Amino acid sequence: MSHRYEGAELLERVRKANPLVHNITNVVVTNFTANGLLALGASPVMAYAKEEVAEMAKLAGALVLNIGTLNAAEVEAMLMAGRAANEAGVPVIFDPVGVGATGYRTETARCIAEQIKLAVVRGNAAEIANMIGERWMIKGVDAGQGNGDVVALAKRAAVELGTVVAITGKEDVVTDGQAVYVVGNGHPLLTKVTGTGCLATSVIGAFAAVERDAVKAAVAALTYYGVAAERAAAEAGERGPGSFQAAFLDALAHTTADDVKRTGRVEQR
Ligand SMILES: Nc1ncnc2c1ncn2[C@@H]1O[C@H](COP(=O)(O)OP(=O)(O)OP(=O)(O)O)[C@@H](O)[C@H]1O
Ligand SMILES: Cc1ncsc1CCO
Ligand SMILES: [Mg+2]
Repeated sequence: MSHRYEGAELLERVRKANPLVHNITNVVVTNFTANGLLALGASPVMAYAKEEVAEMAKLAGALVLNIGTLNAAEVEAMLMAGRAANEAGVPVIFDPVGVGATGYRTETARCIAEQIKLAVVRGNAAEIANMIGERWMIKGVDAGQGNGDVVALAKRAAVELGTVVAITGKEDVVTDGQAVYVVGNGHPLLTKVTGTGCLATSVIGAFAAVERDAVKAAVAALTYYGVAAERAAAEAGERGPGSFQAAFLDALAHTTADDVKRTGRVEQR
C-alpha cells in the first residue's frame, strides 16, 4: 500500500517535469494519445520519418512504440528510434497491438523485443500471451480466465522478455517477474473508446521518463489512469462513450495526487 503514496508523488513529478514523450504509434489513436498526454501534463510528439526518429528519440524523456497500424517503413523507423533511445538511456515502452492476430504482427513484435531493450511492455492478456508464444482467447479475455492466471502469465512474460510487463484489463497486473502489483481502478467504459490501451501505454511512458524503476512507473501510471476513468464515468458515464471520452480527457487533467492517494487501489501479490 506504500505504493499508493509513491504513485501520487510520481504524478506530481510528471507534471513538474512535463516530459517529452516521443510516440511512434498507430493512425487510429494518434490525436487521442497526444491530447491525453497533454491533459496529464506531459509533452507529446509524434515523429515517424527515418530521417529524424533517432534524433527525436534522444531528445525525449521516453519513447513509445506501438504497432497498431504497422508497415515496413514504420517498423524500420521504430528500430532506429529504439536503438537511439537505448544508446541515450531513454526508456522505451512497447505496445504490441494485435500480436497473435497475424504472423506479421507477431514476428515484428518479437523482433522489436529482441533488438531493443524495453523498459515496459504493455498489452492486454491476449497480446502478452502471444508475445511469448502462448495461446489465449483473443476475444472474451475475461471469460473463464481467473486473475490468478493473468498474474502467472505476466510473470512468465516478464521473465521471458526480460522487461517489466503490464497486462491491462478489469484489473491491471504489473510485474518484473518477481514483485507483482495489481491495480483495481478503472471502468468498463474504457473498453468502449478506441485507444484507451494505447494511451495507457503512452502515459506509462510519461511516468517512466521521471522514474527509472519501471515497476513503480507503470503502477503509478495505471493507478492514476484508472482513478481518472472512474471520475470521468461518474461525470459523464450515463451519456455514453462519446461524452465519456471527453470527460476522461478532462479527468486526466484534473485528477490530483491527492485523488490518487484517496481512491487508488493497489495491491501487492
Ligand atoms: N472491464 C474493465 N473494467 C475496468 N477497466 C478496464 C476493463 N477493461 C479494461 N480496462 C481498462 O482499460 C484500459 C485499457 O486497457 P485494455 O486492456 O482494454 O487495452 P487494449 O486492449 O490495449 O485497448 P485498445 O487496443 O483499444 O487501446 C486500462 O486502463 C484498463 O485498466
Ligand atoms: C482499432 C485499431 N486498429 C488498429 S490499431 C487500433 C486502435 C486500438 O489499438
Ligand atoms: Mg491495445
